[in-house]
Amino acid sequence: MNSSTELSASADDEIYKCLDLKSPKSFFLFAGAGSGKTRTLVTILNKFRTEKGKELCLNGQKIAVITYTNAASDEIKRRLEFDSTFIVSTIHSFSWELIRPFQHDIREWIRKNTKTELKKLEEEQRRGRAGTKAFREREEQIKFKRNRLKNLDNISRFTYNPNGINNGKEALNHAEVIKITADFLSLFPLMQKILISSYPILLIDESQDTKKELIEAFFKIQENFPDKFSLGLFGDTMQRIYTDGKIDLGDNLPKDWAKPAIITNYRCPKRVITLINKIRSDVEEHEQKPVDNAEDGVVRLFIVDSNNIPDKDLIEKNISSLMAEYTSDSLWESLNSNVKILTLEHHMAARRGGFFEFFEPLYSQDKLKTGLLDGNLSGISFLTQQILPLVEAMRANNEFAVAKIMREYSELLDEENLKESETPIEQIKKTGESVDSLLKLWDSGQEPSLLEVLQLVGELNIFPIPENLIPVTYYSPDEDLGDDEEEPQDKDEIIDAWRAALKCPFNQLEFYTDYISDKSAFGTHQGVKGLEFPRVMVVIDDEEARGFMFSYEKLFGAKDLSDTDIRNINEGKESGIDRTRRLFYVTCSRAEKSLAIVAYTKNPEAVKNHVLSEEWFSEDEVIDMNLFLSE
Ligand SMILES: Nc1ncnc2c1ncn2[C@@H]1O[C@H](COP(=O)(O)OP(=O)(O)OP(=O)(O)O)[C@@H](O)[C@H]1O
Repeated sequence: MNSSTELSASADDEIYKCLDLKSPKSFFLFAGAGSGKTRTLVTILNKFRTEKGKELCLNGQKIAVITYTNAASDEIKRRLEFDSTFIVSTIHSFSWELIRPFQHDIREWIRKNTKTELKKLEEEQRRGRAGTKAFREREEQIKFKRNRLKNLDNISRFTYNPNGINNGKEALNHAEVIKITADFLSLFPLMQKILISSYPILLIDESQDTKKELIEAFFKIQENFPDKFSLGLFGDTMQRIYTDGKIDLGDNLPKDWAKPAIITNYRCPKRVITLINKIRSDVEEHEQKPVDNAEDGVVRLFIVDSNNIPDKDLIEKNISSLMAEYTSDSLWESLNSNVKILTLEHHMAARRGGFFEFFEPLYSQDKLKTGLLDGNLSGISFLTQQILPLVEAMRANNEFAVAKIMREYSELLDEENLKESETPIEQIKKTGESVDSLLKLWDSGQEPSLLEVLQLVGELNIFPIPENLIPVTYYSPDEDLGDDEEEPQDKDEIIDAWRAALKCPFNQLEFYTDYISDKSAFGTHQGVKGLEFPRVMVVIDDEEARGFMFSYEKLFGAKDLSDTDIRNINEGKESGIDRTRRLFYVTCSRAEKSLAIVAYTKNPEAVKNHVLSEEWFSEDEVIDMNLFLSE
């Protein structure tokens, strides 16, 4: 056993001792990036299962583990061999399972909460200016809330889907489920007793980003029942990147809590560890050490002057070649397959990944954003699960796959239709001809638009077109749609967005599908939390990101702090710089071998001076790309 493994083993032991059913203890694990928090969690739980699982089971109890994403929950369940000693779920699923039996209390909570919100909105509306967008939106909200109150007593059961869209008058939304759970846990002693008697041990992964209302409720329960309930927090406060986590988590912990720490970083090479230690050192003391046999690793900062409207694709290509040279790792050359490219916003990945024309019109509609990113947007699954696989199978001449998709989704080969048909053989033949006609769109190397493909799919009856895409697929914007009642404003905007998106070349659908299923080379700074990659390129470009939550220009000293930043800093509150620093820590700490940071900036000199004076990089690690490009 080497010295670093011994250190993490002692944290494992300390945590394991807390999971004592007769004398439970709570704990907060202090551990930075790449320190194996998930491995620690799984190791101690597997040990618990072997040694004390039976006892827990005889008491009719389980250990609850809360994860940040469904993917993390599936991974942990798998590593615990789906053992029933544990209930592993996301905070939304866990909360819903706790509150769903209390239908009457949910109704009364909704009634009280809706009345309060309605009162606030009506007050704002009285003061608001008629005709503005905000006024119209409030009007809609008021109408919705009044209706909700009117219908409340007709609802027999509230419903909720933790993983999807919650429509319909019985449905609770995600934020409501969290608030209701936090309120019930804080206010109802019965609810607290149910929690601790069902789950005497509750462990939370990524606790820094777990909803603060709930974390606070769990803290309160732990305080009320210190000898009956163990709350265990895994996570890293430096990696808090969402706004709903508890800001001061880890500070002022109760005296009787255990505070184990892991200082080994098992993921990153030495140079990356010194960089992330430096980034972190401005905020807190937590210096990580590499494993004994860690590689040296390579880090470079490439500064690009964004005043000169740079050709970013070319620059990033050049940077990947330079990295291949600096690292002697030729895989850097194949930027789009062997390097993980992290952009701040999805539209930046869409532009670099070749699916911008499809993505941008839909992404600019607030109502479509979430569904577009998780692939559940109405119309999207039709494109990604029916159209794209059919086209791919056709183009690969895979008749078996074509037949499978057609049998599954096409009315032409629907078993009932075939049975009823007088000429089933003829119908199968016609189906084959339809598929061949569709394939002709790609004749002589052309790339049809997504709209052309959909129109032909509809004309040939290959698949039924989903209802929301019918107006987009069959009518051009100038066509008279008849004198039906006028559609609400937002509906037109959504149809227009789809119209614009479907004009893109078909292959953009492929690139988009790869992106949302995490198969592409691109990811966002926030989306790669918890992941790791051998070669990482972090693209920093505030101007292109168009966001307001993060400012790398300020973090890198290229832009002055605003009055609000200064006020926040003076008052000890969180500033945009703090948020950006943590995000920078997350992105840099994903690298297993080498790391390139590409900073587009309005003030290259200031960035260089700043990073050198902060000792984040040495002089020879900072590359002025403009000097390079003008050579
Ligand atoms: N004790 C260990 N010995 C060897 N390798 C380890 C050990 N613990 C973790 N690792 C490896 O180190 C890497 C980082 O582990 P993991 O992703 O669990 O860290 P983490 O603390 O969750 O990181 P982050 O917070 O940065 O996402 C993984 O590749 C993991 O397999």
